[in-house]
Amino acid sequence: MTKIYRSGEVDVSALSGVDLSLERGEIAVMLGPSGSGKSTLLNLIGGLDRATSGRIWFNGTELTEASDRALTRYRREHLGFVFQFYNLIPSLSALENVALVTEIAPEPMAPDEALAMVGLKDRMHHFPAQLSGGEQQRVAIARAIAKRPELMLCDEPTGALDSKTGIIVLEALTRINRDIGTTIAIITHNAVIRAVADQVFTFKDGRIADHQRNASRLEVSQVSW
Ligand SMILES: Nc1ncnc2c1ncn2[C@@H]1O[C@H](COP(=O)(O)OP(=O)(O)OP(=O)(O)O)[C@@H](O)[C@H]1O
Repeated sequence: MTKIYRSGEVDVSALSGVDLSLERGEIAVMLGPSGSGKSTLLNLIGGLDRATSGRIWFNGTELTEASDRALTRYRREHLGFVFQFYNLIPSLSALENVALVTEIAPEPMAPDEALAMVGLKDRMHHFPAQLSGGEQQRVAIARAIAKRPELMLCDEPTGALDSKTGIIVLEALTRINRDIGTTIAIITHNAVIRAVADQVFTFKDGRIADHQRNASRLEVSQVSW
């Protein structure tokens, strides 16, 4: 994949010939300095933006040929997104925030089941302002998993959290991978997270500077933070 952003006279080369494969049921971690192209990559895989050149497939369907309408359906039916900031609706409870998504998904979990998976069943009637940052991020994760996505794309999910809270959020993500087999891609600046991944991609200047496959994965509790 190549992605060039054109703004006025200036061309910014965000990705320059990146070639990778995410395997079903795996966890992939994307590392690299600010501006190295990680978010651009996730946006292309997530059908939120279009590659300048190159081809992308999801389960054998070519996304780079899909219409906008087909990309919307792809995002809705197959993907869950988690961002650094939780994007919860402040006037809705945790349960209602999750239910917003389950109402438009084909075979969703019950919203309270999704909240139970991230350890927040007893907080489901609380509003975002009554929850800590880590709890709000877990609501955002529950919202993403409630539609049983095949792939979760997480852009710095622990970026706004202290390390202890980040660990709890990471545990929620790895539990979902283990329990329902969701493939997960995580962008992070925290290099120790690499130990919980199957594949680790390190980006530099819009390219993959390093790619490693871990022979075995550590549990979040086994990582020294
Ligand atoms: N919409 C855009 N228009 C113009 N340039 C962009 C746009 N989005 C990203 N870029 C540029 O593309 C390059 C890659 O950005 P990207 O956000 O993918 O990096 P990143 O590795 O995710 O960085 P960070 O860790 O800071 O989030 C940067 O030089 C950035 O300024």
